Amino acid sequence: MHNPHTMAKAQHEVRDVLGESRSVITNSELGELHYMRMIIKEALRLHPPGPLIPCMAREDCTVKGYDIPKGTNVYINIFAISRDPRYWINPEEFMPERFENNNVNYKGAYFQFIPFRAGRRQCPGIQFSSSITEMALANLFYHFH
Ligand code: HEM
Repeated sequence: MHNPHTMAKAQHEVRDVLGESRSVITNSELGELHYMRMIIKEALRLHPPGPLIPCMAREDCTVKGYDIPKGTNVYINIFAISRDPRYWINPEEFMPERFENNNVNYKGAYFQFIPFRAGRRQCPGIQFSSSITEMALANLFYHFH
């Protein structure tokens, strides 16, 4: 709603792909909604629901030259990572198009974008939450202005 141009583009996409006069949109029809997926990524980048992830070092270790003794509390600052100008152009701007023509996704292989964390303790709800978000948003874009 803060980005009317983005909203209009997403509405066109969902209405083009799904046609006229539909009552409900189902999960199996979401695959073609590429722009909507970019919007979801961009929202997760700027507003990660879990911005700070607390962890504790299980053993003495060194990370980027910093000695971290066993038992130290450390935080993964997902919020800061996803707005880091070293990895993102105009990081404070809402720009879903930044995900166009690249493979950057939130499945844990791109460390600049980890709203669901990465590695062994990554969120097991990724697929579930993605489906629900896509379904809700597609229905809203389709039926409302
Ligand atoms: C947009 C939606 C969601 C986001 C951004 C998200 C993000 C995360 C993050 C960052 C973690 C790691 C937390 C940590 O290490 O302390 C996590 C863990 C977890 N999430 Fe999600 N989550 C989402 C939705 C869901 C849903 C829908 C479910 C279940 C249906 C779920 C279940 C879990 C569970 C069980 C863990 C703990 C995994 C573990 O510690 O091994 N999440 N989530």
